[in-house]
Amino acid sequence: MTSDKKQWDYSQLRKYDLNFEQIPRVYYKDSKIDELLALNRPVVITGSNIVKPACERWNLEFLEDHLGNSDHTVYVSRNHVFKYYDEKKILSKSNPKGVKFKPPTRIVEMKVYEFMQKIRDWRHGDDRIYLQQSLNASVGQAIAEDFVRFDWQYVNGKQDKHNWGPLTSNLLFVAMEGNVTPCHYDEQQNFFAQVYGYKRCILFPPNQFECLYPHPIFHPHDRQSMVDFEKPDYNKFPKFKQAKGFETVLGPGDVLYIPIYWWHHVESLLSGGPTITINFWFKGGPTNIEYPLNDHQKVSIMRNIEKMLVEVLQDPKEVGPLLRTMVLGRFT
Ligand SMILES: CCC[C@@H](CC(=O)O)C(=O)C(=O)O
Ligand SMILES: [Zn+2]
Repeated sequence: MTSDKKQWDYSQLRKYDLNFEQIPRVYYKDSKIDELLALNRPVVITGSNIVKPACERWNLEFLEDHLGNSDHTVYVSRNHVFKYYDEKKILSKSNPKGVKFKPPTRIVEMKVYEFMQKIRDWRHGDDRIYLQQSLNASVGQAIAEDFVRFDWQYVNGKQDKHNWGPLTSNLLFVAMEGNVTPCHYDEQQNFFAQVYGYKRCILFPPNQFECLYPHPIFHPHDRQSMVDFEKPDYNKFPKFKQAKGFETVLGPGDVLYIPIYWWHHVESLLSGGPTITINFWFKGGPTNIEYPLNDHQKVSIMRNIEKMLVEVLQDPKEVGPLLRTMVLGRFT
């Protein structure tokens, strides 16, 4: 569990031209947790036993010994950025509606000992790697035993109380220090549980959609921000200047609630060593329509309109002109 004494310093955080408020840290038994979950507001849940069995003994050696001998999904990047892309949206013979696109990372299936060896042998300038693998039946017995002993009563209690949908997956993340997952949103509720090492998370609410400029839906980088936080292009993305973020640094035992549709950027601290995280992704629950609609419902509506327009116009380049014709001077 994170002790009160800070185990990191600000020199380990990458510098961005952004201001941040702190995400509240609340003890897991405090009723404030449910107040924030009910409002779809982020909160760091502290002192819980959600992944305590993992915090007690998972490190890279333990994972090497017990993650099992099946292949694991590892992303490889020429730099420290691991920007997600949907392979199904890349132009191919089987997908003529796809987009011409050069993937920024490649996916390699490798055994856990290969992954760990590459981590140990890594030298400055080498490709970086990031293991991102669903925790499934292929894991070794020790991992399975720990997984069963997570505080599922607490997790399922929150899922039920806040009408989340079914748990879709628990992904295991093993990152190198300095790895970055750039800003994006997911259409799932997320308990993001830090097991080993320290991760900095920067979040933005769904209503900052216009400051974060997501790629078009048909693009492989759908749901990912087009803004490069390290070198923002303020000519192309002028409203990024107005983005107001929330941030926190997670240590072992901390669980960050990342609300559905909230933007998040995640980095393993510089010179902080490797990190291990487990997420709990839940489908969003049934949304009762109450007016005024909340922000993430509006994002969902925008997504549906964009999908329909691309479908019906066929040419994505016609979406902008049609929307401008429809809106300018009439709804603005
Ligand atoms: C592929 C997902 C990566 C993860 C962030 C990170 O730990 O690098 C995240 O974005 C999430 O759990 O939603
Ligand atoms: Zn995410």
